[in-house]
Amino acid sequence: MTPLSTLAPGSGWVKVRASGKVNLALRVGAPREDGYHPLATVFQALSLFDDLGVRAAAPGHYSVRVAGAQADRVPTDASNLAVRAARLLAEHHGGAQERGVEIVIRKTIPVTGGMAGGSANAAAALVACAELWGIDVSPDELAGLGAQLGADVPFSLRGSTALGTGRGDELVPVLSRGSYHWVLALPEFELSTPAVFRRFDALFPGAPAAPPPVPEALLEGLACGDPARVAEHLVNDLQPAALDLQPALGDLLDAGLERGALAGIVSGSGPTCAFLAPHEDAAVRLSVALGGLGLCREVRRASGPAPGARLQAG
Ligand SMILES: C[C@@](CO)(OP(=O)(O)O)[C@H](O)COP(=O)(O)OP(=O)(O)OC[C@H]1O[C@@H](n2ccc(N)nc2=O)[C@H](O)[C@@H]1O
Ligand SMILES: Nc1ncnc2c1ncn2[C@@H]1O[C@H](COP(=O)(O)OP(=O)(O)O)[C@@H](O)[C@H]1O
Repeated sequence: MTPLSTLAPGSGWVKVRASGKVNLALRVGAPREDGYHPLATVFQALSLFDDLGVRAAAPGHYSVRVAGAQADRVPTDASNLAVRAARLLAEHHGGAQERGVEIVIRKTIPVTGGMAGGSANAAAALVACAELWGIDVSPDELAGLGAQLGADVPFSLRGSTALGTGRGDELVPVLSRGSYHWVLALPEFELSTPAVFRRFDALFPGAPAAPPPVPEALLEGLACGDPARVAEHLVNDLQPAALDLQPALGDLLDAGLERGALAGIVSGSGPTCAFLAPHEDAAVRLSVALGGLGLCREVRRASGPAPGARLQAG
């Protein structure tokens, strides 16, 4: 894979790394008037990273290059979330036509995978451009700008483990002890987030206005650092919708459970399936076993919680 150092060599570049995520609980209510669904969700950031570099460009010029296995699935025009993030920050600090930036992204977070890769890039671009342009921006202001770009962006800025309400963008930290070892199975096909929410609406026309609460026992399991307890209480209200759109996900989830996972869950709106293993050795064995089945494009391992978007040296 192309290293970021090839894409963003030498001095003059500011580099930021940001993590993907899994939703340990994703409870969903009926759609609001603005089309968004009220959520109660527990995010955990995972050690699956995208690296982003920025350097100054001529005023009014915003560009992005993307490298990585799925780079061709990421837009490189003004709709790229990192470009939108850079412009938004500039609009709030001096004007988009007064600043400019060249962005490079090395992606390893699956694209349209339910792991918030685009949100990670938006968060990274906010942090990187603030540093590049010498803008003193508070965490609250960054979160507010992030929420304008996508519901998951405030969490991508913050990382670790957090409870999200509202659209998933109103965050409070969650106490989490220990490390959790995940195996991520990446199917060949994609699932679009809006399409999965639409299928949720079709399947559950009587969904309550407020989302159901996240399981108290999940939060207790996290506080104790008990993967078995956490696994028992993983929940994703979007999973039936994802399975309805892609029934093959059912076979993948069964395969992981039969090969040593404590539990398996569709990550966010999918289609990535996330399996929680009891410890690292079990995760290694599970990833090898799942990889040999031919049920998915790729199998990866990651641990959580991981940090939010953060500056990298050099
Ligand atoms: C489902 C979740 C769970 O964490 O993650 P992913 O599976 O996308 O990673 C998120 O809610 C996705 O967040 P994000 O991908 O940032 O969403 P946005 O860009 O703001 O919204 C994309 C679309 O998803 C739907 N959407 C998103 C969030 C929400 N609370 N209600 C919604 O209905 C809307 O149709 C919206 O137009
Ligand atoms: N920098 C980016 N990286 C990934 N996807 C992006 C980016 N900018 C825009 N997108 C678009 O955002 C959508 C969601 O992608 P992504 O964030 O990877 O998945 P998900 O919402 O399932 O976590 C896709 O349609 C993708 O083309």
